[in-house]
Amino acid sequence: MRFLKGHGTENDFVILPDPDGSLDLSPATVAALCDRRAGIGADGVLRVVRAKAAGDPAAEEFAGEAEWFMDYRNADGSIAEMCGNGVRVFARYLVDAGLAAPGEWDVATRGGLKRVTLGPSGDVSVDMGPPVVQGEGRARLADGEYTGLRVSMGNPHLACPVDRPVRDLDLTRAPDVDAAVFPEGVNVELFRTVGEHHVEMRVYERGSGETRSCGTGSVATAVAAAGPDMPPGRWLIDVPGGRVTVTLDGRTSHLSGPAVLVAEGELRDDWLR
Ligand SMILES: N[C@@H](CCC[C@H](N)C(=O)O)C(=O)O
Repeated sequence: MRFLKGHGTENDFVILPDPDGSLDLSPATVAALCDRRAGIGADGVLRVVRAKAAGDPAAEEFAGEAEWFMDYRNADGSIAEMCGNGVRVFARYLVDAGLAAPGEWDVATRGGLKRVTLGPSGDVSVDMGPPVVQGEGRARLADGEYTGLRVSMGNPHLACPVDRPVRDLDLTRAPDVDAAVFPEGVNVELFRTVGEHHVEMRVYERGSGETRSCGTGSVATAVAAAGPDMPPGRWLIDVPGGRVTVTLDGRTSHLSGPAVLVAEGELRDDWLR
């Protein structure tokens, strides 16, 4: 099986090209691939499959509008609706492989159609759609309880302001949340304002643990920092893996940043078995 490794601000992925939908990707295989000691190591897997061949109801719904479907899986093998950094790396792979042209086009995801914009190299931007503000929420972490804003980006987020440098937070333990409020689990972002329209953020992702960046989480953070009315503005989000930009325009949200392909190779059949 062919694979590539890529990342967007160090939110890293194993990319599995599967244009005709012939891979049977079990949660156990995803978890083994993402294992940082016994596998390739990643925060998640991006299966690159033609929408009409994906065998997923979300892909079928959009097969008339998008050629490609991003089948995103978390490191523990669970399925997520959307991945903002993932869709940018996914688009970079398609252009690099000659499977799509630089420019603007839609990618089908479980969270709906996402329009990516990219050149032959460099940063990738994506229209992430309108964030949906859902009110207040709370999470208990190893070093205390945090209150923030619940935001859906297709996937669930809780973005909490903090009043000390985010490097000082203890994210060694999964956030404890009320299952009645977050029945599907939640990605928890902690952010501190460091300048005008500028925050630093760390994230504990559902299904992957602490990661060095999260695209959907960056948009949720910009919304929480801007306030639930979401006044238009351009936000710099500093994450442990670098910097992304989020633009809120009153209608939708855009995420921009680097998307890097690192390596490619062949998985051994005996390891896969
Ligand atoms: N890192 C991603 C989000 C991946 C999915 C998330 N862990 C979930 O389960 O919702 C991003 O860049 O958005």
